[in-house]
Amino acid sequence: MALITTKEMFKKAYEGGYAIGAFNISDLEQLQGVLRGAKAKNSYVMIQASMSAIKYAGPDTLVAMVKTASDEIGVDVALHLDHGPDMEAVKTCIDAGFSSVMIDGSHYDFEENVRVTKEVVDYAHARGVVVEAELGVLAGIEDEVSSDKHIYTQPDEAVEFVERTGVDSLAIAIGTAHGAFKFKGEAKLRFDILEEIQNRLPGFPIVLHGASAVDQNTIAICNEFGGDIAGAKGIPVEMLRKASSMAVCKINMDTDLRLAMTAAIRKYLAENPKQFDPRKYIGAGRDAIQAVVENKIEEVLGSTNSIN
Ligand SMILES: O=C(CO)COP(=O)(O)O
Ligand SMILES: O=C[C@H](O)COP(=O)(O)O
Ligand SMILES: [Zn+2]
Ligand SMILES: [Zn+2]
Repeated sequence: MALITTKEMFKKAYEGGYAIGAFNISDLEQLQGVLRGAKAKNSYVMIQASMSAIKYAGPDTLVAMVKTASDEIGVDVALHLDHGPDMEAVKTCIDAGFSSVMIDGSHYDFEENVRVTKEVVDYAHARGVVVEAELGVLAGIEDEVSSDKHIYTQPDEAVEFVERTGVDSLAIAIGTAHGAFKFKGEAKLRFDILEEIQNRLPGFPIVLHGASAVDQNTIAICNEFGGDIAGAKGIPVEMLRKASSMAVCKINMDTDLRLAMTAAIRKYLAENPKQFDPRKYIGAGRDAIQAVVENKIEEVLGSTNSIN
């Protein structure tokens, strides 16, 4: 088993009309939950870490942990830097052994985004690492990048951006948002923009960030066992399925895993007040993450049996 790039998995996903789940982790049990879910469904997945997750775990610890768990569980996986802010972050991750990086220049103007992305692509490709970039701005708080409104990706700009940078995949803004509070009213995604980009960049892998569904039953369990999460709302599953069947080859989910782990741990501790072995309650969180990942693979991404 080894850390792999996204080249083959995205090609198969594009051709097969499904998407690969990219799940954020920052600790061992989240990692094991995701990889066990992938193994159970014989599916490709990506493990991704934000800058704050990398600071939390340590870049070398993360790489060693992902490699070892991939070996032990028996599933190949890509390890990806999520929302890399600059060249320094990218270099740290590539030098540590990540197989994929994101450079998020979406908060720059177009020309500067092209410039920083191209610089990263040159560095990464020379080392056999693939690169994701971002064009357009998602609503909500991003890691070290914040925005309070959507700026949808312009298809013309997407075409020019991909041609000039040589990037391997592109995250676009069509109405998704990071975090647990995505919509106040009706959920709306601009599938017309996705369709135009797909038509003008045939075969090119598109990435959807901010794609957690925010399961209301999970929120209810959090709140029943001492949590206080009100008004959370995610992307409807049908919309994610539709995106997976189109040019979207990678779907990012972090919030859904956080909610599932929190609900399971809150429930376990409330129901087992005498228990103080962390393996018991964190283990309940790990099982909950595995269940969510299996459900996403089966019901949202369509990537079951993508590994042959
Ligand atoms: O896009 C993400 C990480 O890059 C995560 O999105 P969610 O907050 O919707 O899980
Ligand atoms: O896109 C953002 C991710 O959900 C990462 O969040 P984080 O910076 O809290 O790890
Ligand atoms: Zn961004
Ligand atoms: Zn994101």
